Order: sequence, then C-alpha cells, then structure tokens
Amino acid sequence: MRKNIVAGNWKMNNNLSESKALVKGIKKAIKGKELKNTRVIVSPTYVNLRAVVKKAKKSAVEVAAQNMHQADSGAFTGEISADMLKSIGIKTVILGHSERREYFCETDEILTKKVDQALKNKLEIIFCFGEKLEERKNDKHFEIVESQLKNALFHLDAKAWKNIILAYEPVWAIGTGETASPEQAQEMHAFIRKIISEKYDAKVAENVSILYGGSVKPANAKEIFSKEDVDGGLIGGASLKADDFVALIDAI
Ligand SMILES: O=C(CO)COP(=O)(O)O
Repeated sequence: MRKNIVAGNWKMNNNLSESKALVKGIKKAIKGKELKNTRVIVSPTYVNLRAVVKKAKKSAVEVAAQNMHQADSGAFTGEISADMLKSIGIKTVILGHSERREYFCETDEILTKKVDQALKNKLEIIFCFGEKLEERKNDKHFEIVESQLKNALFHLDAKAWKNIILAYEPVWAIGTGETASPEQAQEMHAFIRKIISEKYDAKVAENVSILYGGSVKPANAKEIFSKEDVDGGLIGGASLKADDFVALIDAI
C-alpha cells in the first residue's frame, strides 16, 4: 500500500540555528502521535543537512536533500554528489523542482541523468514536475506533465519505481497563494496514475505516492489531501513554522 507523505521543502530558508530549532519543534510536536501510514520529511539546504539529520535522530522525521549533481565526483565547483549525501545519512533527494528547472536551467535531459545517478546510489527520489500558467491556460497541462514524466522517468524499469515519489507542483500555484482546487489536483493525479498504469501496470501506478505542491496551508490541506489520488503534499512556505507543518501532518 502506498504511503502518505508530508514533506517540507525549506528552499533557501533557515540558517543553522533556525534549522535546528525547526526540526526540534517538529520532532517534539509529533512525538507520541500516531502517524499511521504517514511519512514526515524535511528538506533543509545542503549546509544544514548534517545538523538536521543529527537532530532528527530517534524520531519519525526523515531528511531529504533539495538537489544533487548527476556526476560521481570531479571538477564541478559548488556542486554536491549522491555519495556525499549518502555519507551524511541522507536517503532521499528532491529532483526537478520547478525553481531548479527555471533558474538553474535543469532540462529533462539533465534530470534523466540525475534520476539515474540517484537510483544508482540507492537514493529515493521526490520527483517534481508541473505546468506553467500559460500552459494551463492553453489547455496543455496534461500534455506537459506527461512529457515531463516520460522524458525523465519512463526509461526506468518497474522495480525502480519503488524508489520514486512524485510531486505534482503546478508552477502557477507555487508561493503565489493560489492553490489548484482539490478537483484540479485530483484530476491531474488520476491522470498521472493512468499514464503510469498504461506504461507499466496497475500495481506500479497504485503503489506510487503522488504529492501535491503549491500553496498548501493548514486552511486548505484537509480538502486537498482528502482526494483519492492525493497522497500528501510537498510544502514550501507552510513548512517553515513547526505549528503550521504539524497542522498539515494532522490534516492527512
Ligand atoms: O514549491 C513548493 C514545494 O516544493 C511549494 O511552495 P509553497 O508551498 O510555498 O507554494
């Protein structure tokens, strides 16, 4: 059975002490909570990963990186490898976030390499994708999402999908306060499951967790998360305060 997941993408927020305080707050708030089938993940910036991994120890909080480079090692100033992440206890990496695609020129081709590199290193992937406003307005959203998935993930064999979490994040809903309606999210998530089922089989499609991301907050989470094919959220702004983030875990 697929898991529900509430994942906080802290982006370029929180210095060392703020990161430690935030994970401590989350850890304290969920201690003793019955999380049932729900995973809780936080994703601090690279420099604070190690400290957050340490703080999260002996708790249900898991820690993911926000990105990694596609090469094993070498002359790539400023970059971080899969092996480096693993060596500090990271098991999950976010790839393909729209901010990486937009501001750091990450193409489907680069993302395919990153996906392969992560899986080769036994890292689990939270793979992000989603259409831009213009594309939705022109009724191209299904086409765009299908091509993003096909281009970066459909070369994988069925077994590899055990290590894939999908995060549908319509670009027009990220940090804008505008969320996709629960119906729009459900419609897209059901479409994603359908194309995975067609490419692989119903089992692969049923087992993959598909998260929604884009202005999820305590006020709207319950309705979005209640949809059949929405298995939780990838949260930006509302993951930066322990109270808000824990309210989202409670909304699952
Ligand atoms: O980009 C996001 C998570 O990766 C969503 O960000 P917001 O929740 O701030 O809209």
